[in-house]
Amino acid sequence: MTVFDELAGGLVVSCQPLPDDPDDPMRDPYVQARVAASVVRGGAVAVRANGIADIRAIRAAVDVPVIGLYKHGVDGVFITPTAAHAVDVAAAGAHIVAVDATDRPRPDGRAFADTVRALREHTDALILADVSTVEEGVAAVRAGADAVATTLSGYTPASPSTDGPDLTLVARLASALAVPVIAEGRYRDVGQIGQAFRAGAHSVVMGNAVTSPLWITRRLVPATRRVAG
Ligand SMILES: CC(=O)N[C@H](C=O)[C@@H](O)[C@H](O)[C@H](O)COP(=O)(O)O
Repeated sequence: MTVFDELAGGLVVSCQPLPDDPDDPMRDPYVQARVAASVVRGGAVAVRANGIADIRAIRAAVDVPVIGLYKHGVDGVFITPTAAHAVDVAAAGAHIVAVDATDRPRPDGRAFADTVRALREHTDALILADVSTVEEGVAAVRAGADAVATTLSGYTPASPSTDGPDLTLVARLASALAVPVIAEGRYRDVGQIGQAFRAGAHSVVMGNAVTSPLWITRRLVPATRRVAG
């Protein structure tokens, strides 16, 4: 029995401000903690959160597992890019640490396996490998990841760029691996959640479609007669 068993068959909600808008008014640990409490009240089995302050605030506000990450920079490997970031995320209270496990150079020149080693040595946290291809998922599990997520499909040169989620990657990872496969990235509706579970997902993560009024409104406004400038 691991923390991942608590996520089985459930919806995980990613409670993060919009990464590409530094002025997102939701960029506030208190606000993100209230959002997290709301989604848990609605039935979310876990929460995904970025940054030390948000992880701490959310840990204090909810009693479900927290998947923590540390976004550093915007290009290349930016999700928990180094072992030091990963250990800080665990120290902030994350039960699971999400780490970029793509096949791209990391800012400190080290390997994903070094982050796995550091987390095992210094923390009890489980390790979620954020990947963009099947090959990366297989390599991440060989390096010691406890689970993999499709988070980075669509955001690396090696993966297809699509409007919707990468359900093919969910299916391919689920048949290649014995660890939980988490479906994440551009899930927007109930139908896509069902498709992910049928493809073999252990759980599904939804982010902006649930937790970002800014993102949701920006999608709706172009359909109105008075388009905001
Ligand atoms: C690529 C990247 O940086 N993904 C991040 C991962 O933590 C977040 O910015 C995403 O918003 C979230 O994971 C899921 O959100 P959505 O369900 O809106 O795709």
